[in-house]
Amino acid sequence: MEIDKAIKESDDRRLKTKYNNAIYVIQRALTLYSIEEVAFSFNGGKDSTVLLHLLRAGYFWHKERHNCSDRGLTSFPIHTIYFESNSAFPEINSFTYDTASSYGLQLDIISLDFKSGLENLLKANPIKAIFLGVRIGDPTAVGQEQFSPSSPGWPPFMRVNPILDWSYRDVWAFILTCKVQYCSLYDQGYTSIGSIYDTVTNSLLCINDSSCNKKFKPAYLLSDGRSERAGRVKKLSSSIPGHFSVVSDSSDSADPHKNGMLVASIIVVGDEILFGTVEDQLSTSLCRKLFSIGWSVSQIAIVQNDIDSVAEEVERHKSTNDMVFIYGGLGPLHSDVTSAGVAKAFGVRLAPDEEFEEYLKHLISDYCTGDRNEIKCQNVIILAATNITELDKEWECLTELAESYGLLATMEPLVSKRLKTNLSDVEIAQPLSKLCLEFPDVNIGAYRNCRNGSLIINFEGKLQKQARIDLAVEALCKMFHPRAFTEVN
Ligand SMILES: Cc1cc2nc3c(=O)[nH]c(=O)nc-3n(C[C@H](O)[C@H](O)[C@H](O)COP(=O)(O)O)c2cc1C
Ligand SMILES: Nc1ncnc2c1ncn2[C@@H]1O[C@H](COP(=O)(O)OP(=O)(O)OP(=O)(O)O)[C@@H](O)[C@H]1O
Ligand SMILES: [Mg+2]
Repeated sequence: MEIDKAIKESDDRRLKTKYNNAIYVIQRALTLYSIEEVAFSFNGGKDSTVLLHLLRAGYFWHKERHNCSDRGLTSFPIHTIYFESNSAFPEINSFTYDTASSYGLQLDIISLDFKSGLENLLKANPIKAIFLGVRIGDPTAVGQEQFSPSSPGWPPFMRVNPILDWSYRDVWAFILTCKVQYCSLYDQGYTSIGSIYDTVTNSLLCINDSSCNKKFKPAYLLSDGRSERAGRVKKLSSSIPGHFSVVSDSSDSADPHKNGMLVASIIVVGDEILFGTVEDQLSTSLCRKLFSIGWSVSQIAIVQNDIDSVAEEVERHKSTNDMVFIYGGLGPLHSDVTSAGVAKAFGVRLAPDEEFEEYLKHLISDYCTGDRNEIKCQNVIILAATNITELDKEWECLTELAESYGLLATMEPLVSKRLKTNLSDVEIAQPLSKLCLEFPDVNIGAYRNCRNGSLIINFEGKLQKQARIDLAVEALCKMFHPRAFTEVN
């Protein structure tokens, strides 16, 4: 078995583990179901290409173990189904047909939609289980395990997902290590392939050459697999046929720009803070950092070390804020439940993302404590920092990450001006209210450091609002005598 040999000779330990696990799942399936009862859903995509070779290897080992008569690998006996559609890329079609003939696949071409096609397939064949190249990062993988019955409303069969826990990098490590052929689109800027109507090239692979021609690096050079679906597009609006906007799958949340500002919230987890034995210092520092990049913070919540409390709080925050930061509750005890609480809020199971961890290790190298780093689940970021110094370092990493995603362009710093006054509340209340009405685009607030101390009036807004802030300050000063206010830093 060439594939098996290539993996055994490779020194990629992680790939070996993924390979062995996938082969184990395939062998379990081939033990549970007869060869007539299984099918392979193949569409020429990279994931199903990997699965084809794993199935060939798995079937080979299965035959070896059960002393089956050798039919030779040119006859791959697993019923293979391809849902053909007019909206498929021609390259995908031709790769699928070429591969089918190279490996002797019994290709059943279905020209119906998935559900009706599967219904007919199950009526005409004794099929009970279908192998799919679904991976954990796919939107359709949510809630799936390696063996998952088809969803309610779908014809009844077992979905078998041998590469569910494989990452984008694992898929390419396999393809390159085993030197198997893959569809040419993956050398032309595509990283995940749907239909011609919803798939464009992934701009993260684009290299602009001197003649302004667009050139692309091959898909295996995409540095961060989490952007695999960046070339999957969504219809902007049904009223503009043919127009698409590129959106990531996780960006379906509510309006991200409230008053032109991005809004974050902070959840602190820890019984110790609620007992009063430990003081939370991180939230103030985090607010300051967010403020410095132009974000506003909507709220800070402190919750108990309890999965449901964390999950409920995350659920409340994630839909109303652009970003939610959560920390605390990450220790070694059973009571440290932050990650489990976040997973529960998203209805997903906890699965370690070794690739992301490696990437972070690479970014933070010396500062890496080894076992725990920040984890992101859609718009919720779990921070591992336990003190201000660690938070500073983690923040540096996060901004580096944001920069690599081109997000820093949206990070516009806020500016502020503060005036100190000994005017009484009675004197200043009305003029300040009037000022707020005149300058709705500037955040105006007031506070005291002690009950009898001076009043500090704070004016803040985006950098582009500097002139408006100055105008508001000037307007307030004009309402009183010249020395009523002094500016403070
Ligand atoms: C063989 C097969 C079985 C499927 N079974 C289910 C299912 O049980 N439940 C479901 O919601 N979708 C099912 N689907 C649809 C897929 O989840 C998904 O919509 C499809 O593969 C398109 O994925 P894409 O958007 O990444 O291109 C199935 C698809 C295939 C090919
Ligand atoms: N038209 C289809 N015909 C048969 N199987 C399909 C079809 N579309 C999807 N599948 C099944 O669903 C799996 C997941 O599809 P998905 O698009 O995520 O992966 P892929 O096509 O293999 O790779 P890529 O993510 O690069 O597009 C496929 O591996 C295949 O098993
Ligand atoms: Mg695909």
